[in-house]
Formats: sequence, C-alpha cells, structure tokens
Amino acid sequence: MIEARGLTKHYGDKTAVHDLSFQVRPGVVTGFLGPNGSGKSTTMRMILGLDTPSAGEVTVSGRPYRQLPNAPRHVGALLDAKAVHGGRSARQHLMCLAQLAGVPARRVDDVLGMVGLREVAGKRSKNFSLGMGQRLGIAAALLGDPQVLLFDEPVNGLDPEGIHWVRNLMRGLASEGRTVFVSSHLMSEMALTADHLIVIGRGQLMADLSVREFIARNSTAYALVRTPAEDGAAQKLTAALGEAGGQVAGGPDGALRVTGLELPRISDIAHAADVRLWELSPHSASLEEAYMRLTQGAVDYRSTQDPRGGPAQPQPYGGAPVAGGGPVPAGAPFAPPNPYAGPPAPAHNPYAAPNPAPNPAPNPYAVPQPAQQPAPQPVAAMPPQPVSPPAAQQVAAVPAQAADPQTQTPPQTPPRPEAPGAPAAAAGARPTAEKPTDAEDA
Ligand SMILES: Nc1ncnc2c1ncn2[C@@H]1O[C@H](COP(=O)(O)OP(=O)(O)OP(=O)(O)O)[C@@H](O)[C@H]1O
Repeated sequence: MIEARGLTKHYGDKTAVHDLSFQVRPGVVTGFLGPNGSGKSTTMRMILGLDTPSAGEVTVSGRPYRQLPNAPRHVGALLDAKAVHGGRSARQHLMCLAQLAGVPARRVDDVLGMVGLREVAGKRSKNFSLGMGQRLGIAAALLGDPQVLLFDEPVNGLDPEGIHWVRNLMRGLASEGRTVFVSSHLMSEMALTADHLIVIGRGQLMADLSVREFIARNSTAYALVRTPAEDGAAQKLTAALGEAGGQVAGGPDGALRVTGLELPRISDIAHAADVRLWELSPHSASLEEAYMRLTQGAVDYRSTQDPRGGPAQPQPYGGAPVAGGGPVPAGAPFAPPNPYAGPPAPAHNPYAAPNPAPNPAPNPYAVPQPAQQPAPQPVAAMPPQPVSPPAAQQVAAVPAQAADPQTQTPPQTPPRPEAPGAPAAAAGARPTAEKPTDAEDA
C-alpha cells in the first residue's frame, strides 16, 4: 500500500504537487494519469525518497521509503530507463543492483529472461534501442521481487508485442497481491491494464476512481438509433422519443443519439410510432474521451495549431460541480459541461486532414460554447480535499498554479536524487564512470 497525505512539492515558486492525498492499494493495477507537467514523476520521486516533500508525507507499507528496511527488496521502480551506465552490459548493470540490494546473482538471469533480454545480456546498454532500455529498466524493478512496484511510462518505446507483455506483467503482478502503480499517457492501454485510476492536473487530485466509474462520470452514454431513410421516419421517431422524455440529436451520419431512455423503451416507442429500426445500440465513451473531458482545463502545453490553444485560464478553487454529476443540460444531451473547461473542445477533429467537402451539420456532441468566457476569478484558499478512503472520489477543481499562497516559498535548489539505497533504476543517477571494455559487447 502506498499512501500520500497532503503531499506537496515546491520547486522555487513552482508548485509541482499540491496537497495530494490518495492510496494505492495492493491487488489491483492503479493507473496514474495527468497531462504533461502535472506532477506525476515528482509524486513518484517523492514516493521513492528521491525528492523530499515540501509538506505532507507519503508512505510505503506504512513507512517513508527511506525508513523501509532493505527498501529495494520491498519496492521496485522504473522511473527513467536511461538511468543506466551505458558502458555496462545489461547483466553487469543488474548484477550491480543485485549486489547493492542483497539479491542473489541467479535472480539476474531470471529477470533477464522475464523481460526478453537474455540474448543481449552481454551487450553494452548504450547500444540498446528505446524499447530494450525499457525492458532493462523493468528488469531492474523486478529484481528484488518487490511487493510494491512503480512504473513511470513503462510502455514508452515498446513494440506491440512488448506493450502486450507489459500489460500482462502488470496484471499478473497485481493478481499476486502486489501494489502496482503505473503512469501512462496511452489511454487505450490504461483502459486495458488498470483497474483503478488516480488522475492529477496541475499537481492536484482530480479523480480517484475505478476505471469504470471514471468513464461513467466523465462521459454520457447514449443509444445510437438508425432508421430507414424513409420520408419522415427519423422526424417521427424524434418527436415520439421527445414526448417520452428522451433527448435526441441527429448526427451527420443520419443516426439519432438518444439519452434519457433505456434501449427497450426506445424500441417500444419506435414500435408504437410505427417506425422501423435498422440499428439500436448502446454507446459508451472510451477512457480517452473521458480523460480528455476531465483534463482539458488542466492542460498546460498545447499546440498553437490546436483551436483550444492559448493561455490556460486559471481555475477557481472549489465550487465547481463534480464532473458527470447533475442533469444533462439542454442543448448538449450527450456531453455534460466540463467544470474544468477553459475554452470548449472544438466541434471537429483539429488533427484530421482537411475535408474537401466539409459537412455543415453542427456537431451535437460538442461542449456548448459559452456566450462569453468568464473572467478568471482570483483564487482564495484551498478547499478541504474530500479524501476519505476507501470511498472513491472525484475532486472538483484544478488549482491555478500561481495563486496558491503556499507557493510563495523561497527558491530552493532543484533536488537531486538523494536517497542512499534508493532504487538505482529510479534514481536517475548514473553510476560513476567506468571504463567500458569491448569484451562486454561480445
Ligand atoms: N527539479 C525540478 N526543478 C524545477 N521544476 C521541476 C523539477 N522537476 C519537475 N519540475 C516541474 O514540476 C512540474 C511537474 O513535473 P513532472 O515531471 O512531475 O510532471 P509529469 O506529470 O511527470 O509530466 P510528464 O507527463 O510530461 O512526464 C513541471 O512543471 C516541471 O517543470
């Protein structure tokens, strides 16, 4: 179990992590999500004793990492796969770590086999591809057969086979009762790997929910209804569904999107209205859609080509409704407004190739455009975080970075990996230079 309580980290006047409280439980894979720069790596470094919290604390199995007896046997981590002495072979690198942690040498060959590097175990790691380096980092994390595992972007650079392997590895480790905490930007992969999610934005907790609940809260399921292209069929059904309390929007593909009515009810209404149905299917959002909806107001780095670009609007603390809660607003039956949202999401895909014959039909799924962007409100104080484990939760607001009075701390030197005995794969610290021997490449 990993437990953070009020975890905060300032780098000079920059607040990387603010008042973060969460638990990572054993037996499940917990995904750690957040936009670039939201504080995931900083949080992981604090868990591993590589950064010292400015406030709050984080414990692993009830103790701060540095107080764990033989920590590398208890916690394995992959933070930076490049934190390897390039002149050493994969086997030498793991041997060094094994000696430091008191792990038997035979375990090195075991983990080399597990990660698929046995054939190249004698090669210098500086010649490794990105994916091979990731595998070596994962091998280092597994070396001590730890009960708690942290992986920062473990599938970075892996081929599809490797991604599949990592997915099964994570799930297997969790099924053995271990605590598995993994960050990733690959939402499709997280949807397949993680059971639970902790989502942060600008250093603050945004959601602490099961994957299923996270998607349900941050998207609206709807029924897709397709009628024959007969005169008036769609209009007739739209009117009947509306009378029954449903909310209906047409799409550019001619299908209707219906919320507020169960599928069997829609079928009955269509039957009573004498409208044949060609399709009646449930549609639920993907993790990626739900994640984008939740975090769109907490993204710091956006392309100038993205219509949502521009300076991020400070978000007020507190007061915002919980995403996904409340009634579906009129005019946007499939997309409840995102309380974190700055500029609304574009109604079209900004990344798509230009359409030579754009469809003029408005996108009914777009977040409604507010008449005027509200002026940023001054930030007063942090609201109490409703963190009361084990209740799953979703937190209401993302903080404005500069407005927190706690950020006004005097500048401090950016921390360096500082924990003796911290996991070498995680430390980002390169061992002192050693002269490589060509024989190592044999
Ligand atoms: N040593 C440091 N000194 C100063 N600022 C830092 C330091 N480490 C991180 N930061 C800042 O803290 C914020 C959080 O960074 P962090 O690397 O934790 O984010 P992240 O969520 O892991 O991002 P990414 O998804 O891009 O890896 C960023 O604004 C970053 O610039």
